[in-house]
Amino acid sequence: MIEKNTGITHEKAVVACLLANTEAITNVIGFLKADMFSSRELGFIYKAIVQLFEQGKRTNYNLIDRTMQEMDRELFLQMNGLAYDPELFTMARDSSQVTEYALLIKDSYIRFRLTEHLNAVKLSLTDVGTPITTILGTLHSGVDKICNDTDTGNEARPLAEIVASNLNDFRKNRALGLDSRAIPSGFTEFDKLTGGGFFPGEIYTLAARPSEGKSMVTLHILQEIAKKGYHVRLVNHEMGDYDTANRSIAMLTDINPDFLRRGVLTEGQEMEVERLLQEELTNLKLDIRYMGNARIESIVTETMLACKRGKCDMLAVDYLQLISAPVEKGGTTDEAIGRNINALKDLAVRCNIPVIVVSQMNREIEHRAGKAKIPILSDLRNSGVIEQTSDVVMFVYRPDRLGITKDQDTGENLVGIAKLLLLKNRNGGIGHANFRHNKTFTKLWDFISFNKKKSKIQQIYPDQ
Ligand SMILES: Nc1ncnc2c1ncn2[C@@H]1O[C@H](COP(=O)(O)OP(=O)(O)OP(=O)(O)O)[C@@H](O)[C@H]1O
Repeated sequence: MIEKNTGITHEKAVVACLLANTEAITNVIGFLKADMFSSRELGFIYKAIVQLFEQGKRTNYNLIDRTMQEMDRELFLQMNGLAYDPELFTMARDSSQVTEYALLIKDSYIRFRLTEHLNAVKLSLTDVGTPITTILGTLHSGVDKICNDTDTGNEARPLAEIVASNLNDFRKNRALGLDSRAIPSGFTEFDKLTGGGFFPGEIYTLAARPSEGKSMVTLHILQEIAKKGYHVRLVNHEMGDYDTANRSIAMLTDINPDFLRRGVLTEGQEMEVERLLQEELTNLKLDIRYMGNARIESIVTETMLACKRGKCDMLAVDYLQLISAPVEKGGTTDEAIGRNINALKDLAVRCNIPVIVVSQMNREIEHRAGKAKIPILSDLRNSGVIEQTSDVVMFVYRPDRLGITKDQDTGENLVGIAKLLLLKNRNGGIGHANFRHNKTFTKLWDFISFNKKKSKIQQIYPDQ
C-alpha cells in the first residue's frame, strides 16, 4: 500500500528543493516525470520547471508562475499558482537529498501503478469465464507497460534504433561537407593524430607542469574553434574575466602584455583594441565565465542550459582541482575529484559536446633525474580516476623551457616549438602534435601553417 502522506512529503521536498536551487533539476529530470506525482498541484509545478529547463531558461518564481498560467490557467487559478502551499518556501531543503527523494516518488508511483494493475488482474481471476492465458497475457502486458512508461529496466535502446540515429548523423555530416564530426582544434598535427580534433561526447584532460601553458593552449584552441563559427564556452576557476580578456588581446594583437596588465595603453594601442573588437570579436561566439571554486552542479546546469539554447558546442574548464570537491565522511579528495570529472564526462555525453578539462600535475616529475622531464600518465594529480574517466589525456610539453633546444634524434631546432603529448586516446592514435609559440608564450600558432608563413612571421617576431 502506498502511504499517501509519505509520498506527498517527498513530493513537497523535491519541489521545494527545485524552487530553492535551480541547478537541482539536472539531478532528477532524467527519470522523474510530472505524472509520477500523486499531488496534481505539485506535479504541475514540476512540469512548469521541466518545461523552462527544456527551453534553456534559468528558473525563478515569477517565470514559473507565468509558465504555469500559460500551461493551464484554470488549474493555476484554482491552486493560486506558487502561493498554493507557503510551506514550499519555508521547509528545510537539503538539495543534496533531491535525487533520493525523487527516486522515492518514482518508486511510489510504480507501486501505485502495480497495485492498480494487480487489483484489476485479481478481479479478473474471479471470473472463471476468462481463459487463464488471457489473464496471464494481461498481467504481463500491464507490467510491461508500467516498465516502459517509467523507463524501469528499459533504459537500453535497441541497436537498430541507435544505428538509425547514427545514419541520420552520417547523412547530415556529408551534406554539410564535413571531413569528420570532430571539431577541428586549429592545430593541424593534433587534428591528424586524433582523426579530426575534438569529438562530441568525449572528455579531454589537458595537463602540464606549472606555468607550462595549459590556460594559454586552452584559450587559443577555443579562439580558433570560435573563429570557425562554433559557439564555445570557457569556465574559468583560476583567472578572472579581466585577465582572460587581456590574454586574448595579447594573443590577437601586438600589444605587450605588461601594458595590458597595468591597464593603461597608448592611444595607438587603444585603437588596436578597438579594431580587434570591431573586426574580430564582435561575431566571435566565445563565452567566458569566471566561477571561482563553484560546485560541479552549477557548471553542469549552466552548460546544459546553454546547450539547450544552442549556445554551447564545446566546453573547457580551467581547472579541475579548483572545482569545489567536498570530501564525504570517510572519503578521500581523490574520490571527490573523481566525482567531479565523472560529472563532466556525463555532461559531455548528455549534451553531445567535447569537454576539455585542465588538470594539474603532481610533483613527481620534478624529482625525476635528467633534464627532459617528459610527463607520463601517473604525473596527473589524482591520476587514477582522471586517467580512467578521460577519453584523451594530453600534456603540454615545452622542451626549450627546460633548456633543450635541439632534438637529440633528428637535430631539429626546438626553440619556439611546444608539443601536445597524447598519452591516452581511447578511440584514436597517441603520439605528439607540435605547435609554435613566441618567446613569451603570448602567441601560439599551428605548426604546419606557421612553417608555410614562417618568413612573414619572422619579420614581425624575429625570435622565431
Ligand atoms: N598575457 C600574458 N601575460 C602574462 N604572461 C603570459 C601571457 N600570456 C602567456 N603568458 C605566459 O605563458 C605562461 C603560461 O601560462 P599559463 O597560465 O597558460 O600556464 P598554466 O600551465 O595554465 O599555469 P598554472 O600552472 O599557473 O595554471 C606563463 O608563464 C606566462 O609566461
